[in-house]
Amino acid sequence: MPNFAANLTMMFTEWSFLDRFAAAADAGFSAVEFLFPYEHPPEAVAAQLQRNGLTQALFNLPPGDWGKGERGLAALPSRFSELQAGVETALIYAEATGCRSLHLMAGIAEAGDARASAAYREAVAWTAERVGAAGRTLVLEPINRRDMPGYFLNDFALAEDLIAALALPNLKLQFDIYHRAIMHGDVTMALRRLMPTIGHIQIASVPSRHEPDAEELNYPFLLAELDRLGYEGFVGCEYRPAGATIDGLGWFKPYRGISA
Ligand SMILES: O=C(O)[C@@H](O)C(=O)CO
Ligand SMILES: [Mg+2]
Repeated sequence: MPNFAANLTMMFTEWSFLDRFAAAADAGFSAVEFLFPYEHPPEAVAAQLQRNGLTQALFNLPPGDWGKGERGLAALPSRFSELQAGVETALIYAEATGCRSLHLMAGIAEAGDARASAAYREAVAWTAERVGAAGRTLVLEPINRRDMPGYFLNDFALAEDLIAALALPNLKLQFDIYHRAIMHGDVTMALRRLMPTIGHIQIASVPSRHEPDAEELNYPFLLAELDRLGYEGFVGCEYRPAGATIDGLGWFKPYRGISA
């Protein structure tokens, strides 16, 4: 059975951030993920996890100034020292929360730009080694440019090639099925081919990014396929509920209480 993680950036937003942990646990989740914890002290986040018996599956390294439209620093050559400082901050949160996987966002840059490509490769290698020394996995997530215009890592092949070229044991792919379907389709075959390099998976309906029980994709089939492929990582529920979060959890009922 998949190990689902409620995404607290998108789900349970009827509650304040720190109250979303209890809401997710009450709904039957045993793990959570979110984009960023940095507005809250690490101890406050850790206390919510502990109080509610939750595992922290994933969060993102600091992305630069999100409010000003920044979406990561890795492909921005002039921001490398800021990225390095952000990694140290993230590791403090990872230690406090016991989180094993961190997502490094690439940033807004042209995929064909040689300087951006070189900066990205260097930043990924440095960050993977740094978080690896702290016992953590680094994941890279291709993101579709309809949701994130101008995003550097907008193609699965780019991520696959870099992960293969660097060949670092703790550098993995974050396979967001929603982005994959929008960018390339062929979801099942990609899961089968890429399974050895996948470190984290996320789900949502396509194209609306709602609950995974409507629209284009057959999630009962895809989730069973993850079991058939022996996937043991987390499946992040990174969707915006179509209505109230709790009202949309019908899809989760068959899994509730049996996902580890
Ligand atoms: O898919 C997404 O958007 C997220 O997983 C993320 O990390 C950046 O927004
Ligand atoms: Mg995602």
